[in-house]
Amino acid sequence: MNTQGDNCEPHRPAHPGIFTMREAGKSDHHSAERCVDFPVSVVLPAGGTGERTGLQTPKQFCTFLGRPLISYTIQAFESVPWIQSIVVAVAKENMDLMMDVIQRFKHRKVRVVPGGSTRHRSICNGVLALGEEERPAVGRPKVVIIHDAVRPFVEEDFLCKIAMAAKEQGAAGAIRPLVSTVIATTSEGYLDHSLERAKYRASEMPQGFTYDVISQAYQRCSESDFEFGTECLHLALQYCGTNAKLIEGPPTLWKVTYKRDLAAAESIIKETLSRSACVITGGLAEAVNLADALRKAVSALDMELDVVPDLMGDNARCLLKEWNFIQVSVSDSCLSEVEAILVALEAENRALLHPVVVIWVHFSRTDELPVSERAPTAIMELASTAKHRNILIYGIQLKQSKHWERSVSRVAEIASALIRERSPALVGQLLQA
Ligand SMILES: Nc1ccn([C@@H]2O[C@H](COP(=O)(O)OP(=O)(O)OP(=O)(O)O)[C@@H](O)[C@H]2O)c(=O)n1
Ligand SMILES: O=C(CO)[C@H](O)[C@H](O)COP(=O)(O)O
Repeated sequence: MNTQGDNCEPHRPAHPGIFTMREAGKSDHHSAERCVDFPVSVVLPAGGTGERTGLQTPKQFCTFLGRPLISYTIQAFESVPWIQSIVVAVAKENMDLMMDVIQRFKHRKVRVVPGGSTRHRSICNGVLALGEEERPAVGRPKVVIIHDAVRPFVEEDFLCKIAMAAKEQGAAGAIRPLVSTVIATTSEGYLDHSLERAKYRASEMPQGFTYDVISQAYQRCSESDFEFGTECLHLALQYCGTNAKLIEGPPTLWKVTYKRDLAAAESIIKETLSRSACVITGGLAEAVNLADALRKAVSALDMELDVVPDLMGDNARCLLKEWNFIQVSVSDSCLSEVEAILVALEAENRALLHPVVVIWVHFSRTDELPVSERAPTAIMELASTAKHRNILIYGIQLKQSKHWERSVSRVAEIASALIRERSPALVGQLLQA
């Protein structure tokens, strides 16, 4: 990430933008596909300057793990099959930056329109663009989902609920319980009155509207709404008489607003990428034993390992769902096994959206040299090349000894730390367990 800050919420994240539930193999995807059988498009307002972060770069373009925040949000929507198109409203001065993001991360469903001087004006531009869709395959949507570009953790299931409720009610929005009590102040800065917290909710995003409701609301609303308004649901109520259905969403819908939120978002993304790894053993008994011991050791670190002899046949599924690979090599084996993983990852274009970690664990018997003399240089060279392709290679050496259990748990701790941190600075290092 290109900024500093403290972490917050240790919440298990929602993850679109990280990987889809379908990829993870535990999708409710088909039921969502069945329930949303009408055209849905999305408007992402991304035209703000992010003044409250205090940074030069607008927060939607701040990068984590080499990828801007807005790309995570776009990916969250793009991976939902029933979403037909996404309009992103971007300030004119950031148009080129946005086009570059679309190209680099191969976003397919996105169209960019100019943002406005306020959030409502940016959203309005997006809604208008949906009415002027030129691509014949993409008709006017039945439902429009509006979502801040700076809320990257939104899941398909929740989008489905919003889209369905919007179709039925005309409008729907995410809410959360209030964290603090809301009070009204006098102009002199004294307490006027406080609201009964249990009666109120924080309005979050996403929100959904039928196209007719949201386009009419924007046609009818006043200059003052455009200038000072903060709530699309309110426009639907005031100008179309539509009472929105409110649905409680998960805490991860929170909006990146301050600098510390950028650090929190990065930590959520890293945490999500670090839940599991695939261990490749080559099938050798010693490597398999070590992999099994590692599997036990990392489970205490809240990580799961899938142990496979190779990445062929059925095992190739690991290439499609895993972000972390551990190659266990025994004795005199060299880095060719790691090279083979790189080739397979490249063939799948796996590292396009997130850096993939590959750890070479080299095990040597008591009577052998730890690794060949050339190994430290070889791994550094391989890692430097792979880094340009968004693959982070690290090495760990392990020697058979009477302290075997202690060494195995050291390997587990180092591997888990490397996977969680994904530090580009440590690539190519051959660490001792
Ligand atoms: N003229 C504007 C202002 C805001 N937004 C977008 O509305 C979302 C939520 O707004 P907010 O968090 O207030 O973003 P900023 O206005 O950028 O932040 P700040 O108020 O700190 O300047 C963001 O995705 C932001 O880019 C927009 O599209 N056009
Ligand atoms: O939650 C929202 C609407 O319900 C918006 O995200 C919020 O209004 C954005 O406002 P601001 O620009 O003041 O952060």
